[in-house]
Amino acid sequence: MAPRVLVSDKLSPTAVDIFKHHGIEVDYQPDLGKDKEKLLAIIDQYDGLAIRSATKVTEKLINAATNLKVVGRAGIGVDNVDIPAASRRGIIVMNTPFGNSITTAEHAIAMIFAVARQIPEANASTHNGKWEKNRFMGVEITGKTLGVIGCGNIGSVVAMRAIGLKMHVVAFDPFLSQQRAEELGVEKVELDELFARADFITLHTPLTDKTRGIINAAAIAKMKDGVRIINCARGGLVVEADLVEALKSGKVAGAGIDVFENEPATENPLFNLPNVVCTPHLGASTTEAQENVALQVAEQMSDYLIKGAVTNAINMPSISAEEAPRLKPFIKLAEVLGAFVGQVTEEAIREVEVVFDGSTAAMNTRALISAALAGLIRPQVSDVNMVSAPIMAKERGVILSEVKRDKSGVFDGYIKLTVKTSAKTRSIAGTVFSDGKPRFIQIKGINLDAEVGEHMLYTTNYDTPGIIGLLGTICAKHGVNIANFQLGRNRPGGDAIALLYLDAPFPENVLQELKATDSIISAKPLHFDVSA
Ligand SMILES: NC(=O)c1ccc[n+]([C@@H]2O[C@H](COP(=O)([O-])OP(=O)(O)OC[C@H]3O[C@@H](n4cnc5c(N)ncnc54)[C@H](O)[C@@H]3O)[C@@H](O)[C@H]2O)c1
Ligand SMILES: O=C(O)CC[C@@H](O)C(=O)O
Repeated sequence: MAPRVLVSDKLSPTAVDIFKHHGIEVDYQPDLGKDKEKLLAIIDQYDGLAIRSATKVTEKLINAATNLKVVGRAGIGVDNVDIPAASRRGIIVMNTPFGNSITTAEHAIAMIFAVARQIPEANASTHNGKWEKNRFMGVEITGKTLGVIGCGNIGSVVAMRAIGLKMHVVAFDPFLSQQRAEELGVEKVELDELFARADFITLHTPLTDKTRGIINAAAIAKMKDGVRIINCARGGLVVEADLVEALKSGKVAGAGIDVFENEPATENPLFNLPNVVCTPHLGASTTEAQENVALQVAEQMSDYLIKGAVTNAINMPSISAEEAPRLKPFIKLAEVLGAFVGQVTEEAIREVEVVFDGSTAAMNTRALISAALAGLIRPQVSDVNMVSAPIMAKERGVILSEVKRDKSGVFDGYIKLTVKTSAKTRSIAGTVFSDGKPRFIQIKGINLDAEVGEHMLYTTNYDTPGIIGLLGTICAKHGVNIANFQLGRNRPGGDAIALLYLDAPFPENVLQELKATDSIISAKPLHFDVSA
């Protein structure tokens, strides 16, 4: 059945065309994002949800979205999506990080001019037939200092445009390197210095616990008298009540505000103050940007739903459309390795080490580790997947390590998973053969070559004569056909294992019969998802 995508915010029709082109059934309901109850009632019908900022993807919505695999945000900020809730449910959240950067930067520059010359108020006054030439005395921006807080995609475009307009730019961004600052032609400064020097301040950070309220009364007190503040990033960055006070006192001479603490902002203390220019979150609203983000989000979501490629996901490592087909069998391998250990482990897992040997070391190891963790956790938590597994492992305090090394054996490459619990250390290695199917090649350090079947039986036993006969006889007695039988041992007479690939599940009630024999130490029926 074709995947189904719901578009619940106003996206360019290009998105709909792209989904259809990829054979995806698409339901375009641009106003649904505002109707929480209706959205909640129908969300379980969809594999994908494409949104802008009006749709709030809350934990409640996510819990109701029983089929949802991907949320695509046509834009940058994903603060309207509960990412931890989506991750716990294994739903990928993607955004389109660059599609509207230039447009938003241009809006910030437009705000700087609008505030410097009070253009909106002068416009309204002139339309009203008043010729208030003396009322609107502006300031030049040439030679003024612009303080850019957050110098990422948008902040750096703003900085470059401002330099072109002959402003001097100082930037505060803890992740801005000195080299990048020099390339951009900005002066990297600490926040207090920016506050002390800037004539205009423009915000371009995400809204995080660190940035929330970054412009508050204390910050404003450190600024120059007559400073002008622009916010085209996120509402919560500015404490609106503090800004209102500062505007009223004249400490702040003007503000350009595109984003608000509560949106849609139909009432706000900033409204109707002199020299406050407000726009209704229009930063990304140009034909070009909306075309870019709609196209990008629809391509990304289609690639994921159809090919398993992951681009610009917030909560999962990227897998390009080109690498997806080559990676897929190794993802399956990593999953079955995890599933093997997960099924034989009953104690809490403390440490997981994943070794990537030879060709596997050059692959997308983050994705492979996520798959191994998903396989490992699934016997305990059935709906875990590659998105939620790393989070669950972290929440459970599992210490994770990764080793990449050159080819060390006969195989071009293999993956070895070692899992430590309070009781013991278990390890298993596997590779993918030319038929694209996973093989177990080592268990507990014992070499073997076992195809992976849906139903298997794993035993540890003494290396004594008659094991094949014993297991064969018991399986035959209970009508279980053996498709493949692999034995291995560390040395003659030492530790031995057997792995049987069965046509049907090994009956649980026969386990006691097996364990009661003198030769079998432990026996565990295993199940693997071998679907492609
Ligand atoms: N108004 C709109 O319509 C609109 C459109 C697009 C983006 N946005 C918003 O603009 C903001 C910037 O987007 P972007 O694409 O440039 O993001 P980005 O991730 O490219 O850049 C953000 C920058 O902020 C920096 N940063 C993080 N924490 C910081 C802190 N405590 N102090 C200073 N800098 C910090 C980061 O290092 C990064 O360089 C986001 O909040 C985004 O949601 C708004
Ligand atoms: O979709 C929009 O109009 C706003 C987008 C913007 O806030 C973003 O974060 O990309």
